[in-house]
Amino acid sequence: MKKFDLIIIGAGRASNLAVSASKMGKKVAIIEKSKFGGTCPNRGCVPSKLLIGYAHVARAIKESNRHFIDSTINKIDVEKIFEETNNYISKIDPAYKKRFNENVEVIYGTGKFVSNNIISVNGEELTAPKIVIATGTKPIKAPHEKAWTSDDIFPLKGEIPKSITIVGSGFIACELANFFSAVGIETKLLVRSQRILSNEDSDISAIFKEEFSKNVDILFDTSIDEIDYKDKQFNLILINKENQKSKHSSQALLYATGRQSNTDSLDLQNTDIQVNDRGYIKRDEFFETNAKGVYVVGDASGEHMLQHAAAQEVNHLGKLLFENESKALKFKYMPHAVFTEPEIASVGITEQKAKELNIKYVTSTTNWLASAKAMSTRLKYPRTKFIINPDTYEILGCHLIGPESSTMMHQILVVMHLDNDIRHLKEMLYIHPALNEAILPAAVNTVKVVEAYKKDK
Ligand SMILES: Cc1cc2nc3c(=O)[nH]c(=O)nc-3n(C[C@H](O)[C@H](O)[C@H](O)COP(=O)(O)OP(=O)(O)OC[C@H]3O[C@@H](n4cnc5c(N)ncnc54)[C@H](O)[C@@H]3O)c2cc1C
Ligand SMILES: NC(=O)c1ccc[n+]([C@@H]2O[C@H](COP(=O)([O-])OP(=O)(O)OC[C@H]3O[C@@H](n4cnc5c(N)ncnc54)[C@H](O)[C@@H]3O)[C@@H](O)[C@H]2O)c1
Repeated sequence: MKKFDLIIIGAGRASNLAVSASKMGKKVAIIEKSKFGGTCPNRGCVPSKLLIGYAHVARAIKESNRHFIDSTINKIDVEKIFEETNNYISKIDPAYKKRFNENVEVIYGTGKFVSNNIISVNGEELTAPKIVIATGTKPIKAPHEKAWTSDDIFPLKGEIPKSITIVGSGFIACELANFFSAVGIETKLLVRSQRILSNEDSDISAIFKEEFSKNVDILFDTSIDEIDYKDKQFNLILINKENQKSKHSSQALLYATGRQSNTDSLDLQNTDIQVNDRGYIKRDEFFETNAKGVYVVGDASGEHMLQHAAAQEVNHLGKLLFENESKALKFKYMPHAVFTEPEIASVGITEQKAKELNIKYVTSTTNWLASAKAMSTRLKYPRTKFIINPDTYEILGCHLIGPESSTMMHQILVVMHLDNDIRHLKEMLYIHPALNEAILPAAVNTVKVVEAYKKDK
């Protein structure tokens, strides 16, 4: 049996751990069943955001009338867009492997547990005192063999469809519907309820729904009743809440109805490792599973499902295992963004969550029109919503909708990271008239609301 200091199963973010441990002279085996780099650079965050860049330019041209500019798009070379994206993806696996030194054994194959500390891969057995599971997630399977999930478009093989139906209403469905519709592919988004991006604060998702519907053809309260695929086309029977049926056809059908754990590939029944009711691996605050010396990080734990969370966990686990770190990683906040048009960024709790938790809070929602840069976009919908603990001025949640929300949010994250008090955002100096200046009136209003609340008490 081959002996290592560390075995890593899944070479997404955990590739970084192989790099850092091997630099310290540790003997590492890293096992990957697909491509090194994992979901984010191969079929997730990065390629999907590369597509958003094209969508953004196309939309700016289409909407130039808002700035009294009459323009038309002569041609969008969608083939070139996918060629460039596929080209980017093709470089990831070799680039990741180049980062490893001679202490790392790179193994392509599916890692499976034989016992708590023995892994079998390609018929060979390996052991190490430390084993890290970083096996991420996979898309929930589409119900028709010809239908796609996001994995089928990164890289896109074969013909580019002229029309697409997308099922779902989460991050992936919205980001991809935004792209396909912007570049001129006839797109229909099917949402099974009235709500889209339903995990966002409901005030924000309501604005999103109104604005996004102007750009993307969406059918709410609608699902697919029957799927027939013939002559390179999906012929669908759709059904709505009133049980009314209608026909719809498109060349492609994409399901973005969520992701699921990859743990079924690990033979965990041979170990003491336990999974929760959604199939994700249970762990303690030091990332250790029920099997001593076996750790789980990133999406495989089912906790955050975001690249920046996986990256920090992997980094911290490296410190716990090979440096003298003894403290558990505690995320003070977990931000995310939806890279659509409109763009959303969010951190902390929503107002719905605050109600559910029955905690003391105040809110204020402010438009961005006090910023000249924001005004220059000629958009009226952008908003900042704060949810604050009125006793401490602590930011419990902040939700932005508007251009560059993901960038703007970092200013709030810095305050939350250092000394979480909304008054810093009121007192700090802003560059006039930068887009961030839109945060200033939002902070001023919020502090007023907090002070009025205190006075009333
Ligand atoms: C379309 C899309 C867009 C996204 N956009 C964003 C975004 O904008 N921002 C953001 O923060 N997050 C985004 N995410 C989420 C992000 O990609 C994940 O949170 C991140 O990749 C998690 O990293 P990980 O290392 O835990 O898992 P992964 O990157 O999924 O890596 C797990 C690896 O393990 C391998 N594996 C699984 N089982 C085995 C086994 N038994 N043996 C060997 N190998 C195995 C897999 O092949 C995979 O390579 C997006 C995801 C998708 C799908
Ligand atoms: N910008 C980002 O950070 C980003 C972008 C993409 C993905 N991600 C990550 O990837 C994960 C997966 O994204 P996702 O969009 O697939 O999942 P999701 O869980 O965010 O959304 C899935 C959506 O599909 C709907 N749905 C489920 N079953 C359905 C059905 N049978 N018919 C119709 N609708 C159905 C759900 O109501 C939900 O709205 C996210 O949790 C996120 O962490 C992040």
